[in-house]
Amino acid sequence: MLETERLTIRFGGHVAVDAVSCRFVPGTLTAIVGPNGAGKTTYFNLVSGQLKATSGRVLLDGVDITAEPASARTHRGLGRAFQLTQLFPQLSVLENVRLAVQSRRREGLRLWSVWLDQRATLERARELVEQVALGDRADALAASLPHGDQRKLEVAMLMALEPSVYMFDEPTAGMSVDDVPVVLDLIRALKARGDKTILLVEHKMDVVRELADRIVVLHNGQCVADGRPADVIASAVVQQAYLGGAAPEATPSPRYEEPPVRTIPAVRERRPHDHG
Ligand SMILES: Nc1ncnc2c1ncn2[C@@H]1O[C@H](COP(=O)(O)OP(=O)(O)OP(=O)(O)O)[C@@H](O)[C@H]1O
Repeated sequence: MLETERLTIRFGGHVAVDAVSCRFVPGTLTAIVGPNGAGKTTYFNLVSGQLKATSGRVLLDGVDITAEPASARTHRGLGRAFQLTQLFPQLSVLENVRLAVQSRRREGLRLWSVWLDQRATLERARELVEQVALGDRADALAASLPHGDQRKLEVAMLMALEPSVYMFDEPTAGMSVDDVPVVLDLIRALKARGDKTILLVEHKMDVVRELADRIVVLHNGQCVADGRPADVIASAVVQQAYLGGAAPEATPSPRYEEPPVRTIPAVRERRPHDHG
């Protein structure tokens, strides 16, 4: 279980993520949606450890990991899709994935077990490269791949780490129509396993509708709705956040006060004195 408690970050006077409290349980895919600048990527950065919270906590299986660096969180099973900058551009697709598999496995000290381990590592890397439909490019340099293939490589490397929590930030952005189904199928397959906690930042609402078990809506850094997809999409708060650009007024409609959609009643336009 991944949890954030009143997670907050300020950049100067701007509160980019504002006291966001959410729980993400295994076997559930949660889509995090919201207009541009809502704080989705910043929230991801706080959860994965790329940014340090101003206040609030991040808990993984009950352990407070707020002070831990990103690498320690990865070690604990928090997996965020590799950024392009983390790929080795001058290594091949297969070599990149092999390194990711290797970082997950422990090699024995005896030569025999090292050899066996390397063989298993390479087999697993090949399997992952096939799964993301890069089999015919296994020997191509990562740097030479078109954008869509690089993103598929990122997903293969993430899967190589076998995390318990998968964090995807717009995984199909910039992909060709042929590549999109490959990545969505992989996410579907992860979801079908039923034991992974999956967080997905996604702008494409058709993808969200199909994949999400739950939707969290961020607006101006605040969590303004959290619940079942049909209820959240139908709620006034979402309609306003997406269509109006302005946050809804303080009094929420009775519809979204009822469970299972949780909304934050104090959602309103920010004023300068709100955050010091
Ligand atoms: N390092 C930073 N310094 C100052 N402001 C920042 C920084 N990072 C993000 N912000 C601001 O925080 C807010 C939230 O940005 P963020 O990128 O998290 O939004 P988003 O919901 O992911 O948007 P998009 O959908 O466009 O990717 C924005 O106003 C952004 O300008």
